[in-house]
Amino acid sequence: MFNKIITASQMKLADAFTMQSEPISSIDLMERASHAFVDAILHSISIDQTKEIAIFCGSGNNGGDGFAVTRILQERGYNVNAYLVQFRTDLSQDCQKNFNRLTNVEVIDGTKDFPSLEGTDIIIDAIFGYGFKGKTRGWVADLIQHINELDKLVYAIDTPSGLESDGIGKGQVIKAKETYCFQRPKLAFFLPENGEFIGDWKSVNIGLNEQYIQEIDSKLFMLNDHVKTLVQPRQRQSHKGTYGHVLIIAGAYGKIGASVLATKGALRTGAGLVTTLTPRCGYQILQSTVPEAMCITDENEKIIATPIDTSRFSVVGIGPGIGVEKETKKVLKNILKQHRPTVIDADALNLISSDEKLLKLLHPNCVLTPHIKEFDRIVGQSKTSLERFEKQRKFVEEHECVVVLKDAYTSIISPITGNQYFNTSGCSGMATGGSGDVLTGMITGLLAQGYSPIDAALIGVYYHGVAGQAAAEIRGENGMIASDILDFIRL
Ligand SMILES: NC(=O)C1=CN([C@@H]2O[C@H](COP(=O)(O)OP(=O)(O)OC[C@H]3O[C@@H](n4cnc5c(N)ncnc54)[C@H](OP(=O)(O)O)[C@@H]3O)[C@@H](O)[C@H]2O)[C@@H](O)CC1
Ligand SMILES: [K+]
Repeated sequence: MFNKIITASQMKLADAFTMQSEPISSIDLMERASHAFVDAILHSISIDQTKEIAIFCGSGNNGGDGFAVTRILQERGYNVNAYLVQFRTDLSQDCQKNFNRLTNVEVIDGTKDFPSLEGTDIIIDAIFGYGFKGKTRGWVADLIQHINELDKLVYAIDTPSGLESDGIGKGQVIKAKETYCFQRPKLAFFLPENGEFIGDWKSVNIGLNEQYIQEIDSKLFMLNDHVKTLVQPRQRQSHKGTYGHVLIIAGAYGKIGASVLATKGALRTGAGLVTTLTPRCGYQILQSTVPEAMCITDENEKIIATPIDTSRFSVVGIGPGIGVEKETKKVLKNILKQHRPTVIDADALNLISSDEKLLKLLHPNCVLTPHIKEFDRIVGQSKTSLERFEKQRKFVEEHECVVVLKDAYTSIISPITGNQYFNTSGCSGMATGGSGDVLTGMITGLLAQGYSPIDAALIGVYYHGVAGQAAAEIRGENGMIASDILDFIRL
């Protein structure tokens, strides 16, 4: 099962359940979490013992973690100063206990200047954790602004302070280089608005009861390498007919590259046969760049304008680079009426956004792969990513098809279970032209092999991201191009 993403209040319950069932006292759980944080950060970055570390600790349990981390690092020989950010005078019980175990903690209560931290190299943020609600105010907000303006390396414990675990950052929020969250990332980590606060995140296992967490009522999941379990082994006794026949409909004059990338994407995921329909101008390009695929051409030189009978194909992938001419729209309409499993991308989505009648032709064997702008064109603008996810859910329910909403953390919603999966693979180097065409080909290639629309989407999206990461390892995030993603697909 994919890891569930749970809310702050559900995490609190998981915390309580673990303490009761294991059993473990809250102070011991805090100690375990703090050791796990220290191990994780020291594993991730090498900290010279001469470097000065400042830890800002709040009055709640996140602050308690901060004090415990201070002690653990001091015991290991690091040069650490703790600051109590006393936003309330009564510390939580476990925070108080860990505070008492330290000497020389400087108190910040807004009555005097904030520390200048000139000699400090690293800041650890333990002001607020999942108990934070709303936005920071008054001197606490000023302190967070001050910390951000110091422009030091900031590492956050559990969550950047000032960010609600389940929401979008408002007011002053710590801008962390890395966030080490306990057991599970929070929903906030997947929202594009929060990217500048969270930095890179890592999830640290603190031994909470996994069975309890996985049984919590949540439809949010992380798409991670558990996806491997969905991939079927190829059979020894098989032939190309076993793995389906893909029809890719892509390209127009000046955009034949899109059809090349989508075609290769389908081949690289293991489709048995791939045929690509392009305008006449694409024939030589396709035949010479992808000899493994068959090419059929439209009568038209520059666009795809003639409806095609798809009965000899198992699946269709339509959209990359096809343009939005009215003749091409007729081809799309005709394809949708044939009810074949179909991946709909790029200009095919733009055509749908311009015509309600096309929307009504969507069917449960469709997978839509819009990026945010394409999705907004179909359903209207959203003020926030949370509002857009709500629209994604409604759209999936209404049209009963899978929607892959592409972004840094691509969101995929299944019409059958209502589950929403946030992809965790991939890298910023994939934000480049042609990357989406490769994905369209991959999902189509998987559909051809008999995977359900949701499984094809999950496998395609995850492995597309993994291939992108592998490409970036070799070419760098700036140097990589979409063709490199193809070279690193390993399925
Ligand atoms: N299972 C786990 O994961 C484990 C969790 N652990 C750790 O516990 C952390 C959660 O601790 P927590 O519940 O004490 O919450 P935390 O965020 O430290 O402080 C809440 C305080 O902030 C206050 N406050 C809220 N909003 C505010 C605002 N806008 N402006 C000002 N104040 C505001 C709030 O006030 P109140 O709402 O009570 O009025 C309360 O006083 C968690 O993140 C992790 O680090 C580990 O130790 C062990 C295992
Ligand atoms: K924090």
